[in-house]
Amino acid sequence: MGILEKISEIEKEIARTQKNKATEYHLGLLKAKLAKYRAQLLEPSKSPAAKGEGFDVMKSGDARVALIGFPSVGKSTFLSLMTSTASEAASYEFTTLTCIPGVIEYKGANIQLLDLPGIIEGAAQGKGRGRQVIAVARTADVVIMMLDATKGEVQRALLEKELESVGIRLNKSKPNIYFKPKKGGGISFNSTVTLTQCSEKLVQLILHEYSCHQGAQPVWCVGIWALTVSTSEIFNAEVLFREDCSPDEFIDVIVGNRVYMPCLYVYNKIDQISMEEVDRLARRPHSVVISCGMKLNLDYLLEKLWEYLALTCIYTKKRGQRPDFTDAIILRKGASVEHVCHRIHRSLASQFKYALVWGTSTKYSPQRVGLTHMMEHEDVIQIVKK
Ligand SMILES: Nc1nc2c(ncn2[C@@H]2O[C@H](COP(=O)(O)OP(=O)(O)OP(=O)(O)O)[C@@H](O)[C@H]2O)c(=O)[nH]1
Ligand SMILES: [K+]
Ligand SMILES: [Mg+2]
Repeated sequence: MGILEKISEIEKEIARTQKNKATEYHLGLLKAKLAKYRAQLLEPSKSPAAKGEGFDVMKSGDARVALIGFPSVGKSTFLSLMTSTASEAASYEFTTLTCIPGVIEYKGANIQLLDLPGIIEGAAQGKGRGRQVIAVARTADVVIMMLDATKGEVQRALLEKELESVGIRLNKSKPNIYFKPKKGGGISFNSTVTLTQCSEKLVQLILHEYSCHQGAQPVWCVGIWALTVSTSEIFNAEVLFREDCSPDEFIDVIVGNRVYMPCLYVYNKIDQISMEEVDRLARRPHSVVISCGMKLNLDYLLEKLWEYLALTCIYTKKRGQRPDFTDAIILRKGASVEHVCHRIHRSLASQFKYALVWGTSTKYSPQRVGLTHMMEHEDVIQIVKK
């Protein structure tokens, strides 16, 4: 049986198994199996299209946004509208066949926007250019899932499933579980909260299910390489739940190559639907309604995009002078003083003595900090050289 058939067998079994206390172990095992086979789908194979390599587009600017959607939902129209790049738009499907980058300039940041070919059901398994598109999506900071407001809700669910099946988790944070495979000592299981979806027994079953099949496939995907090499079986590991996670979330942690991605659902072509329908879509979580054709609500979409990118703006200040609020240094979340130095000048970090920081990242304002100090949005920094 091929992997796809195995996957569909398991999916069918999960669908026909009723979810209750008596079946939770069985379901947990099925899900562990499913995750394993899906991981195999990501394995490199011979043909370039199946390799899961993205289109060759250089990362540039302060952040990257990927446009994902079915054909003809208006992705290229959107790119042409928001950037100075023109991407061909037409009323037939698969107009766009490659990745076309443009730049949105907003609040002093350069945001790289990627127009991509439309994807369809089965994309994750290599249909169309699905794998390449999804590989690009994995490299983005935010995904815009563009939907045709006239087409109902099926597109959204199908696309979510495609992305989900290759380990992209939309608008979810990384499960708060500590997991470390060990050389010996069995499985030590602990939790700091009451667990309602997982138990020690289920966790053990899932770990054993993973380990049993690894011998045959030394490499499934990048994230699990270390696991397969360092421990031929996961009969020894330290597991600590700090959150009431589901079996699926636990599986995500042991598989380890998941991408946790903010996603904005953008319903385009609202010029074609009723006000009531527009109102209903606009109220859905993480959703924005627009019309590229009539240029409706695009400013609001930019505001939302900015919020989802959650970039960190840092202002610099010279000794004895006011901060320069006109020219922010824009960094990704989790940037340190060292990142700020690199942005100002290549050699600055090597001449760095200390920095003074004003803002929410410090206890006192100003506070003297070192290179590893983590910056927060709208901090002001003054760097003192040796
Ligand atoms: N009514 C209406 N039509 C739109 C809107 N935005 C785009 N279109 C039309 O939708 C069609 C498809 O637009 P494209 O931008 O080519 O769509 P795409 O998603 O890039 O399509 P592919 O590259 O084929 O995947 C074109 O005929 C556009 O003119 C809109 O807001 N309203
Ligand atoms: K099109
Ligand atoms: Mg297009």
